[in-house]
Amino acid sequence: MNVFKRMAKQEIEFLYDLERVLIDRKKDLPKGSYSTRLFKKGIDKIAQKLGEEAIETIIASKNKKDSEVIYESADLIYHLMVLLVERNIPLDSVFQELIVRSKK
Ligand SMILES: N=c1c2ncn([C@@H]3O[C@H](COP(=O)(O)OP(=O)(O)OP(=O)(O)O)[C@@H](O)[C@H]3O)c2ncn1[C@@H]1O[C@H](COP(=O)(O)O)[C@@H](O)[C@H]1O
Repeated sequence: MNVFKRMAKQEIEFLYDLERVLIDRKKDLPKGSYSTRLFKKGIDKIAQKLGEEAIETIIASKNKKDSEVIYESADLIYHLMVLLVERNIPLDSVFQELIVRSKK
């Protein structure tokens, strides 16, 4: 396995850690947590936030600064993760779908 593949593996691992944190937030609803706020508001608010972050990513992509695209993409991925957890859809299912597509 080359060094980039090893790094990518660590980063994917991080997404699974975030998924576990979000599942806990949804269950425990700790005070002071932004994710708690979203889970308490429910799917409409979560979907709305995902849409906003998608638009912000699109706007950032029109600018020259890569840092803005990276920042907005991170917001987008986080809100997508919250939406998946709200719907009880494991991250694994999304990766499996991508793997199936890669074999076509
Ligand atoms: N990765 C993230 C993450 N990315 C973005 N955000 C939040 O997403 C929000 C996006 O900013 P906006 O201005 O669009 O939203 P806002 O004005 O704060 O909120 P709204 O009133 O619009 O709903 C910010 O408040 C960010 O803090 C995140 N909040 C939490 N996480 C991770 O989620 C985990 C749990 O965090 P908590 O739930 O805060 O404990 C931790 O590992 C965090 O690192």
